[in-house]
Amino acid sequence: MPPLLLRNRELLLKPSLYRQSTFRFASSHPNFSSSSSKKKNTKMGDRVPDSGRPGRSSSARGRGSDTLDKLSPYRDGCSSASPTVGHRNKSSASPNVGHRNKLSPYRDGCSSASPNVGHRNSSPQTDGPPQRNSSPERLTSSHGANAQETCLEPRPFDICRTVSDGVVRLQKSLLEINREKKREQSVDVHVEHLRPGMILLKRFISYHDQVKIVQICQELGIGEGGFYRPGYRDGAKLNLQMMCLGKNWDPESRLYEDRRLFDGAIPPKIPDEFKKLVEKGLCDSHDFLKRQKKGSYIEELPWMSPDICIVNFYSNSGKLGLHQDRDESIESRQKGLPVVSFSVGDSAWFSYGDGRDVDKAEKVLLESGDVLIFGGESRLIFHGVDSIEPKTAPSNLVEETKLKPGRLNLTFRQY
Ligand SMILES: O=C(O)CCC(=O)C(=O)O
Ligand SMILES: [Fe+2]
Repeated sequence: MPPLLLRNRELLLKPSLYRQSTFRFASSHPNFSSSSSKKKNTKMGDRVPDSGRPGRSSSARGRGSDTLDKLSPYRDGCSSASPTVGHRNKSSASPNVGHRNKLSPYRDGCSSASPNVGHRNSSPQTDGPPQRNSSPERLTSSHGANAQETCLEPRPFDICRTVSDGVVRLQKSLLEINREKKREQSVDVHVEHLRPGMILLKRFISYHDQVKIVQICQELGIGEGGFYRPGYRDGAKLNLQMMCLGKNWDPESRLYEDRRLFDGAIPPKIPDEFKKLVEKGLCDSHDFLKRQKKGSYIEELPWMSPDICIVNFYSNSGKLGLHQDRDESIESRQKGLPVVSFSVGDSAWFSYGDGRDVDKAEKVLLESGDVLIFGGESRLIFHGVDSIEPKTAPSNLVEETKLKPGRLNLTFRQY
């Protein structure tokens, strides 16, 4: 391990004096309050294998003020005249076509060229990688000696419900509607300083921006390079659906690459709107740290410009084992360039600590609209998602976007 990393790890072992230090952005009147969303050392349940996954101004302060209003064409190869989803999937000119059928061990579902007979029967909706077709299609494939197989081509994973899901929703009470309206309009961003280099911006992403995030991720997720259920080298599957933006992270090789190995898809670009929100989160965190006057804010939390975003969708049984995010470049890790994480949908219990010991990990509840940042000497903390709290997503968000039960998480990094 390089000496600097060792030093970081040693520093991580210092007791945190920072936990009670919170700060509220209420328009321009900051005040202090204590953390309420955190509990300690609850034992974690069964985990998926550790992934080893990597393991400016104060006027911008306050709630993310609907930064995502203007949707831009966010995918490579989209002409300015045709930013629509419909065009994105017309892949006749796509360089990916030739690669699409090279299946990886972690690809479930069928393809006409599929050599993976063993995986064929997994649920296409939950396990399959995205395909170009939006509806399932019967395919006949030949696997080995005279084996003739017919199966359904997996549909791309859609984080939102379709009408045919047939979910009947009950009428909301007036009280519920008013509470939600209040929540939507709230500008009560609240900052928690969890430990050196680790900041939680509660309720940072406005309701409007949360809706946009879901909509954009839904569109990207059903297109080329969209959601699939990844697995590790040993064949174990992650308990989530994943899509990468900017660069592809491969859990098997633990490398970042320009194309996805199993289907050759080029990851969509990170939408500029997402980058703006990341920038704003870092600015507001710096403003907070400046007010603390505990040392150099830029040393505690270095600046970063994301070129990678890993989008995870956890169903209610989803989880992610304790791991470090350390597959980014050595420079990025040594400089402590932060990971910035957005949470949307159902809440999650997030664990973090200095080692792999789940019992010693701290726990914090990440709710819809929260932004968690860990950089500097916290860059290499062990962290993971213990559990998802069902039915905790804002019901107006679920209603408006048709987001499926579960949690959307976006982690931004600089390679
Ligand atoms: O879902 C989360 O909050 C954490 C995700 C994460 O750690 C990762 O994608 O590396
Ligand atoms: Fe991570």
